[in-house]
Amino acid sequence: MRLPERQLAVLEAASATDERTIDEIAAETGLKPETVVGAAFDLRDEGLLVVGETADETLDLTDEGREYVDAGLPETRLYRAGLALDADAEPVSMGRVIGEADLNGPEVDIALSNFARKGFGGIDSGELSVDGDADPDTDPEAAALTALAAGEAPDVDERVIDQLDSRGLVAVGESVTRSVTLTDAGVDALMTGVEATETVAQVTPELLASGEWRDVEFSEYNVEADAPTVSGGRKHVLRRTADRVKDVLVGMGFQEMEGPHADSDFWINDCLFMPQDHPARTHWDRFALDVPPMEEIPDELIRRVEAAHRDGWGVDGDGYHSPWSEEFAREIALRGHTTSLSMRYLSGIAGAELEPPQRYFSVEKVYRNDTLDPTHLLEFYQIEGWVMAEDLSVRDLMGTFEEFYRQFGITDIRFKPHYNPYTEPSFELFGEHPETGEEIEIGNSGVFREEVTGPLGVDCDVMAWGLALERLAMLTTGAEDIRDLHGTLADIEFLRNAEVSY
Ligand SMILES: N[C@@H](Cc1ccccc1)C(=O)O
Repeated sequence: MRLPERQLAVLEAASATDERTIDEIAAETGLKPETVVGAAFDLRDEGLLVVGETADETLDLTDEGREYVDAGLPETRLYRAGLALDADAEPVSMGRVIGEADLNGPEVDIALSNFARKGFGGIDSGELSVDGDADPDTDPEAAALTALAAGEAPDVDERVIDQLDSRGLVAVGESVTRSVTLTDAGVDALMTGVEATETVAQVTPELLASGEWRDVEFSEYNVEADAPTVSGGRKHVLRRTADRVKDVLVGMGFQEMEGPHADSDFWINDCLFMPQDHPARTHWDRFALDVPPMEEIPDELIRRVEAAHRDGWGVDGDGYHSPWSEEFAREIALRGHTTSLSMRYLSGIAGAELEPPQRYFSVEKVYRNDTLDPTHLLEFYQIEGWVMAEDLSVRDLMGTFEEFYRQFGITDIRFKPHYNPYTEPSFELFGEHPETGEEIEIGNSGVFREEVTGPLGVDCDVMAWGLALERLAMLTTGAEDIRDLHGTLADIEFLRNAEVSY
């Protein structure tokens, strides 16, 4: 029998004992483990040996875990510092203990939560007391880290490992060990003698030129060999959705707007007839920036907007009669919506004075101090748009949305009457999530009030909207949690495979 050199080496090494691991054979033959695996599979196909697999859990320290092996767990350092300051006799101010323990940045929160969890003591009204009887020296989490650092298997409960895993201090993985055993045919082959043939893995110009290729034996491709998964680069789901949105809107005759992410409250809110004491304008919702106020706002425009707020504009209303401060209007914040861009364009300061009909849009980032949940992010993209024309009605608004969403295969948009200080009438838009069947809010819209258009010098109708790009992506990809799409919790697998359907 003839076998390629490598296979023969592996077969011989495997004959030494009943069962040998790939690593043992690799060490003995000097071949790379992946070469041994390849040869082993070839020999298996020839019926000369069998390949077995066992999976084992692996446990490794993370960088953070390794750091605490030397420095001590943050909660233990907090405990020791508390003890040093006599906090078992009388509570001590938290600031002092944290300083004494030399805890910085995220370590502080880590220390506090684990300190309480491990019963090291209590925290009350900014003061820390330690339980003198607690004993961090017997802490199984610390013991497990020390054992791992010494290359030993930790002798602790599975729950301790889970805890360390969820704290990010250890990484739990899996390693597969392959081993081989000769079959009877394999043993027979070795007994009757096997000769090595030289195999060639790659055709070279020399082999071709000399004609030698005719006589050599080529090694076979092993399509079962382990190989790393290669994921090609691809455009992010949101970017693809945004590009598609732009194409659709340009196709519907819209032009693109651009403008600053950090803008004055004047453009973000005052132009929109948002009263200065509106809850959305407080620090709860707004990311204020500590930078000098905006100087370059046309003075005449400021006076007109102020007049609308104080006394009203047009026939219907008579303003808010509440305080209005120019200083506040000039303050800078991250925009909570891109309607600030619509205001800039409608006022004419972003370009030429506009004559109807006009259509504008943007697909840009906005910032809100919201609470993160499956449908809310602190930063997201808004599809802003407006149409300026002589006579607009609610039908035009609904028709535009129906035409827009139809291009994404969404044909069941619902409208719900709504209130915005700047539009009348106003409508929220809802769409049905393809996976959960839930109605999710996808946008907000309306026809600008005279108090908005009047001061900007626009004397025809303007209908406008802000739609959430992420929500549209949820409807087109079936993503159930917006946090899968972007941000620190993004689901990379989902992003690699998701199809943007339309
Ligand atoms: N600015 C609104 C959207 C909107 C824009 C224009 C008109 C009406 C509504 C929002 O962020 O929800």
